[in-house]
Order: sequence, then C-alpha cells, then structure tokens
Amino acid sequence: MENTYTKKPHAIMIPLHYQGHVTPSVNLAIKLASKGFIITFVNTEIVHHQITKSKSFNTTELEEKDRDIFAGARKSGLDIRYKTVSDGFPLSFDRFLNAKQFGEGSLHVFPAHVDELVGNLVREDPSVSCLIADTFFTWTSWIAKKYKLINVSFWTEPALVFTLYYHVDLLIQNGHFASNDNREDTIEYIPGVKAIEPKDLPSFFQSTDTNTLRHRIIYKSFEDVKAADFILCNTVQELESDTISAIQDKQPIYAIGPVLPSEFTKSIVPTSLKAEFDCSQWLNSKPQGSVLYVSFGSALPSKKSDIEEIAHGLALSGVNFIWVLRPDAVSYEEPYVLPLEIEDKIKDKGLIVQWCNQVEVISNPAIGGFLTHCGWNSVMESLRCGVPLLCFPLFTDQPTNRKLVVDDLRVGINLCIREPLTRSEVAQKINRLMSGKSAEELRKETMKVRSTSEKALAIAGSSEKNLCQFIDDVKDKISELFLENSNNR
Ligand SMILES: O=c1ccn([C@@H]2O[C@H](COP(=O)(O)OP(=O)(O)O[C@H]3O[C@H](CO)[C@@H](O)[C@H](O)[C@H]3O)[C@@H](O)[C@H]2O)c(=O)[nH]1
Repeated sequence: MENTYTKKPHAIMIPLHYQGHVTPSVNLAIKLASKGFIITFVNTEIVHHQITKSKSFNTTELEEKDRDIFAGARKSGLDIRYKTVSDGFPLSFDRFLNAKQFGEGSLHVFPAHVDELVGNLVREDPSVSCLIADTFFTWTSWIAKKYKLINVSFWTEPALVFTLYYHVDLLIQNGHFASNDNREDTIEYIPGVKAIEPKDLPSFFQSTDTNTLRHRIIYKSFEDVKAADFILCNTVQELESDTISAIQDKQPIYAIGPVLPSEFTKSIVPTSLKAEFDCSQWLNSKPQGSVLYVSFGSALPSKKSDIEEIAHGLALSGVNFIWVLRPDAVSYEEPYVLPLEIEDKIKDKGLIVQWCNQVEVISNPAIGGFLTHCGWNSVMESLRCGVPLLCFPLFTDQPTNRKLVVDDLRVGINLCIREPLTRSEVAQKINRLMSGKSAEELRKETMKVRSTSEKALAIAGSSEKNLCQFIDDVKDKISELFLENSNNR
C-alpha cells in the first residue's frame, strides 16, 4: 500500500485562546503550509468571534460562522483548513472577569470538546497524522495517543522559561520554590542555564501560594510535554544556544523563531482579536527614531498607580509616543481612561490608542524605543525590527524575559528596580532609552540581535534549517507509524 502521509503531512493545530498564542500559531501554520504541510487550524469559537468582529472581512456577506480567516491563504495556494471548537462557555461569558471558572473549564470541559473534534477530523480525513498544540495544554498527549497522532508541542515563550518549568522538581528539591522559606541565592543547577537569580524566575515560582489554578496548569502541562514527540520553540537558536542544547539532551526541540508575519501573510490572514487603530499617518509625520511605543500586551492588567506614573513620566520626558492603553489596562471590571488633567498634559506629544497593529507600528522608522511588559512576542517583534526595549515586566514569564533582554542580550534597560514606580524614574529611563550615548549603545546591540534574527530566518539560517529538520523528522516518524500500523493490521 502506498504511504500517502509522507508526501504531505497533515497536522491539526490548536493554539491557546489568547492573542499572544493565537498570532504565533497562525504564523507557524502559514510557515508549515508553505513547506508542504496540510494544516487544519482550530480556533475556539470566542477567538473566532473576536477576530471576525475586529476585522472587516471582504466577505462580510457571509455569516460569522462561515467566515474563514485562512480563505485568503488558500486562494494563494496554501492548504490550510479552518475549524472552530467550543471552549465550553457561551460567547457572552466574560472569560477574563471569570478567570477562575474559565480556567477550570479549560482544564475539565475544553478537552472533551477537543477530543470530539479531533475524533471527527481523523475519521473524515485519515491523512491527519499530527497534532500541534500549545505547550500549556494539559491534554495533548492523551488525545494524540488516542488517535495515533504525532504529538508536537508549540512553545511560545523563550527556551529559558521552558527549561525552568520543565525542571520545577529541581527548584523544589533545592529549596528555591515551594519551600516555607525559599532560598534567595543564585540558581546554578538548571541544565543549560549558567546562573539565574530567584527574582528572575517566572512569577509563578516567586509566589508563596504554589497551588493556584495557574500552578496546576503548569505542573500538568509540563508533565504532559515530556510525552511530546517534538517541541517547537519560538526563539532563535543563537540567542539561547546552551539552554536549547540542554533541552535537546532530553527531547527533540527546534528553535524556529522568530515566528512573525511575513509581508505576504500579514495582509491575507487576520489574527487581531481587537479592532486596530491606524497610526501610520501620525507616525509618518515624526522624525526618525523619535517616537517611543508603549504597550503592555494584550490581556494583563497593570496597577493604576503605575499607569498614572508612566503618563506623568511621559510628559516629563518630552518624547513623542504612541501608547496602547487598553480599556482593560487596569481592571476587567470597568474600562479605564486616563484622568483628563493627565491626558491634557501629554496629548500634544502622543497618540493614545486602544489597540493597533503593533508589528506595523514598530517597523516604522519613526519608532526609537519600546516600553514593554516583556511579553515574548513583543520582545521578538521588537528585536526583529531593531527597536531597543525599556522593560517593565508584570507577570508570568515576563521577569525571566526581562533577564534575557537586559542582562544577557543587552538590548534593553530596566524601568524600575524597586517599587514603587515614580514619574521621575520613568522620565529618566525613557531619556536613557531614546537619546544620548546610552541610546546609541543600546541601538548598536539591538542591531546585532536584529541581524542574528534575520540570518536565522534566511535560507541557510538556523531557524530555517531547524524547521526543515523538524519536517524531515515528522516525515520519518509518519513512515514509522505507518509501518507499525500496517504490521498491526
Ligand atoms: O496594540 C497592540 C498590542 C499588542 N499587539 C500584539 O499582541 C501580541 C502580544 O503578545 P505578547 O507581547 O507576547 O504579550 P501578551 O499578550 O501579554 O502575551 C502572553 O503570551 C506570551 C507568549 O506566550 C507571553 O510571553 C506573555 O507573557 C503572555 O502574557 C503581540 O504579537 C503584539 O504584536 C498588537 O497587535 N496590538
């Protein structure tokens, strides 16, 4: 019998239902499809609803359920099919306001919907051979096993964060996490990580409560990832080579980043969950390198006092800026707007928007710096565009990403070492980022990292080679599975 699988691997791809995960997953789907994969991409119904609501589709006459974010990609010849799945909650349910209930549902209800969908997809089309799912899912290995699929885990954060979660047992054994009185000395025993300070661990390892829903998700998903056949990581090998090599000693991991939209794909596949304000006209009127871009990602709230100190600091610094101030920047309960007296002080120098196309904005030559919470997509996007960073991590992997940016790569500076954040510190750090000798040095280092990322993505570069190697390895694995299945018949 002919093994048709090996010609065109067919993967079901399921991203985690947040902007910071959906975007890199869509970009990965496009990359894989461009290299011959058939992809069946699955968004939750709520993510689909948000994307279609935020984007003016050319096909507006279609019912929302029939709109397909990959229609344009298919027209250009890529075989990417699109499905949606329920996460167990109605569209009207506020998933951020009811995070705990939603989180429990994601652990206990969502997997049943995925199971049913994957079962149907496999029955309808036996060419399906892989499941590519976000590493934070806790169910990937049993669903992959149940339907005899190759289990591929997609990690959207740096390899450093991956390995810290992966080795939580070492952190516990050594008393740096989950002990009554956590050690505060340098951590020097994580494979592939020369040294890391406890303050640079992901926020979950710095908290005293060690059994929150998020902790349970991390413990369970990192148990699950140990059963993955392959791990794809949205990072650049040259930027984290020791860490990646150490993980490779345990499991096949491929650094394939930065997984970003290409000129070609950004116009044909909508990924934004919110309506984008067009900043281009405003930006085009500003001198090169003169504008600071300020954004703290897609979902996490900041402290109101920090937001207001940042606003005052922007005024004191005198720089031009674009600030993405989401209505939920401070709380999910009620929309936040800057007090009028603060807005009056800063509005002449800046543009305050609720959401924009970040990659488009930071690629504009007028942008000279990025004040960021250090979400990994923002870091990768900024480095790809050669924009230095001012770091103000909030939560989760962001303190660790900050370490990479500031201490290891030297492409950014810290906004604040000690709380509370003050306006004078904000102004001073913005000026250090945007002008003078310090800015020049940062820019030089950032351009080096930009060039490393660019080279990694070129034909003979590490990310491109790793992606091709992954595809070859998947094809080999498919042949193996095919043989096993034929022998068992
Ligand atoms: O106005 C905006 C603001 C953001 N973005 C995009 O939204 C994404 C935001 O991603 P990221 O910078 O990673 O931040 P979060 O949304 O906070 O991402 C979550 O997911 C990331 C990847 O797992 C983690 O690194 C973060 O800590 C976690 O909070 C990026 O692609 C941005 O380009 C826009 O397009 N427009």
